[in-house]
Amino acid sequence: MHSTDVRTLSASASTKKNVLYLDAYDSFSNNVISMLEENLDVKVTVLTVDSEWPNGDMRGFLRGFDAVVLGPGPGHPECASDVGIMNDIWTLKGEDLLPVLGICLGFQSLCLSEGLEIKRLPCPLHGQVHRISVLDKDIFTGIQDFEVTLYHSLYASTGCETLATPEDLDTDRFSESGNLSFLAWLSVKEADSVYRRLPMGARHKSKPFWGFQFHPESCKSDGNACKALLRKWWAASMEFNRTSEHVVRPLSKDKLISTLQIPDVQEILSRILDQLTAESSKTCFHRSLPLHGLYPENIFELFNTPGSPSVLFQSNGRFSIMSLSSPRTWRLEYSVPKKTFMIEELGTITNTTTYRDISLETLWQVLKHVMDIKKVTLGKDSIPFWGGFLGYFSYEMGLAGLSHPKTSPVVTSNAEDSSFTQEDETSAPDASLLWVERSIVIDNVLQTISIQSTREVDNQPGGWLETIYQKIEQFHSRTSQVVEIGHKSAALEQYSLLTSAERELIDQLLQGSTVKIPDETTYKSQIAECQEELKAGESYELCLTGETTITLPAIADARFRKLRPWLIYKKLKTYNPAAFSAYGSLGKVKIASSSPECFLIWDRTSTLEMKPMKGTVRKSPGMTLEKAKEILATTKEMAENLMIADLIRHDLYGICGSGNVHVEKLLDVEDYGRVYSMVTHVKGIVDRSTAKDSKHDSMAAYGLTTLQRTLPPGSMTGAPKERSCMHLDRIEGWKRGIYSGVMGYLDLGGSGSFSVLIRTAFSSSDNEDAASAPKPEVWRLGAGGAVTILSTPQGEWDEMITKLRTVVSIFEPAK
Ligand SMILES: C=C(O[C@@H]1C=C(C(=O)O)C=C[C@H]1O)C(=O)O
Ligand SMILES: NC(=O)CC[C@H](N)C(=O)O
Repeated sequence: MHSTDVRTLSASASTKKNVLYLDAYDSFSNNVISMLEENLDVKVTVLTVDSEWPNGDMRGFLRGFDAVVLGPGPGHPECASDVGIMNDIWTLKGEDLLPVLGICLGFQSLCLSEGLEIKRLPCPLHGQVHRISVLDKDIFTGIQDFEVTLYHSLYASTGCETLATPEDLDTDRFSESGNLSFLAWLSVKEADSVYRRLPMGARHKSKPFWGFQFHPESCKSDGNACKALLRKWWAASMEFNRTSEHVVRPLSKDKLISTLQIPDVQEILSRILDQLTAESSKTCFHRSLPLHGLYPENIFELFNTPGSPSVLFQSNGRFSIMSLSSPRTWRLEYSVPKKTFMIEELGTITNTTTYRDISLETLWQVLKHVMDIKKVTLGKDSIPFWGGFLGYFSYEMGLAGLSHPKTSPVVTSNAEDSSFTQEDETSAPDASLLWVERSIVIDNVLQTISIQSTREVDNQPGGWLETIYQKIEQFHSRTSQVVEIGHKSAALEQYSLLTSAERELIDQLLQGSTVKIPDETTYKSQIAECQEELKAGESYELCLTGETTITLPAIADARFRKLRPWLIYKKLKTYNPAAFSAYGSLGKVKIASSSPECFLIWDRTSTLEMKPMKGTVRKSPGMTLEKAKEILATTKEMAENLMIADLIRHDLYGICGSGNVHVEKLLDVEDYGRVYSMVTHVKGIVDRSTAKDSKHDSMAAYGLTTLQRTLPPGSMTGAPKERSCMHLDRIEGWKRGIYSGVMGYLDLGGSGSFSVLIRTAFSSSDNEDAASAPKPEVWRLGAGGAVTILSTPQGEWDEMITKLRTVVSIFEPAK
């Protein structure tokens, strides 16, 4: 059992009515809460289903509320740990009775408590939109049949649900069972002349209990009908309270606020603030010049020696952001299994300090403090990065931040062997960030180069900014001189992304590499395992992935060994350009990424944006955007994306609060180079005036809190996120590491941008140990896709291979 942790989504306390929401760890809970707060004049208080009743006194606690909503969730209503304290609600009687609305799992729990059998559907309905038939009764009075989104594998059996003709469905012949009256139905055709009639809405005949099997909060449910229905439920509930003995006495606020443990971050913070970042000022000094057709990579090569700690990150197809070293450059790493926080100073002598037994919460607190205290207030407005951190967070970092990291009841069988706890020498750190005071940002749209530094001395006449400016100008004039004296093609060749000499070199350096892709039979059996969990109601969608390893030959010459990862990146960028191409060299980790997927972008004032991608079509010969749209307009593909769209809305509502999240684009098909993908675009606005923790009300802190609460990316897990992660961890049995994590920047001006690390290869082979002979270098890359109940083993295998091919082909020498 969890100790009581009560939270609220809306920040404003007032005379509003109070609703208690019992959260069964669904990834749509915040959507339900926002729907309640946006449409009824209520304030919602949340209690997770595995909580104890505050002070062990349910009756006393419930007296503080006008109504209770039991949310949706994974699992089965018969499983005590899935529904937890929902079960207690059905024991209420007499003056303790208060209005209750059960949604999906909550509805099934109501039906179960009234003696109905909960059965499995022959084919679960996840993310599917259907029109339900409603009776003109009770809270459905005056409401016409309407479309709703469904997310269920189980249903409440009325004992007479199989029918021969659909006509039977429209009668209200079967509208009662024991104490329940059924108010809405869905007929699903199962075979010729076999229809199943599923109850979609019910109310208790003598108690103020209602329930919906559908999800009124989904962005594809008929919003107007669902709002009208909700208001009718609320009116009926208030009428009940007016005439009943249930007296609401609002709880004192103090009782609700659990104490936040502030970890001891002082030692690490003073090291960072007093020493490592002491020379970074509040201004980002800059110089700009035109790009003149150069590639960002050409400029990166001018200032970064191969293998030195550096990052090049292209954000959203527009800005290429690169780190440049400075006298006080340093970087940090955090390891989840080891609980270590490492700081490495990168001056002339590398100096490393490791802090042990550091919690994940401490890492986030340190980052928020550093970003706040070192905030930069002046810089070139059009440039989204003025300095700060560049780097990544792993998938396991996200797993460790979930509510039940590895101790969830669903993974008791092999929790100890969970891949999440494994650690070996090829493991990459879970967070790796490079502190960047000096940077170059290229605006690929305006075709400008901005040289930037937060170090005041760099701005002096003849200082670093001028020196770099001149070097780029000289580089420009070298390029254009060659062009003028008539060797145009040679010049362009020299400064193209991958020169022919480099092409030859990388081919040589890749000779003899071996590739090990996932085993087809195993992968297909994993798809079947995923579908078993979907049928059991444990998940609505599982993003299954497999690992491919590429072993590259050992290279004796250190120069070439250090150059190879960069050439791999350049080759990847050449053949697979993507909106979030990225290169990273951070300690032993090298990353070459061609991610098309935006995870999270936030600006310096108030906007957070997420763009989950789901649904992929290969650009085979003859494939067009129009055809891809047709292919992706199927129930299967739209359901896949919709589930993640609703999950992302929930994630953003958790940060922005009710009324502040909007779907800008739903299920849009776009061109992503080698594939067409379906994307959804969700925006949230934060209201900084209501920040609960006034110490951290900056956009940087909001962005970091959003990362902290929304990792790992929902598009890489499935929904509900937490339960899906637990099953994937068991089924996949490998540590995803950097794949499925996120990469990007934390800007000292307040903004941030992170991509989802897909179509990405990385290596954490430590190859720089001078004492030992050079070893082969292992690169890892993952690929996968969302498994739903409508997936086929062959279809999913093909999709995984299509995605894998976009990156693995880079490692194959030309001949
Ligand atoms: C799992 C991958 O991609 C994820 C799954 C997608 C899908 O199921 O269509 C699309 C983009 C990503 O969110 C991958 O590329 O390896
Ligand atoms: N969305 C839900 O609440 C799902 C309830 C239950 N786990 C089912 O699959 O039927």
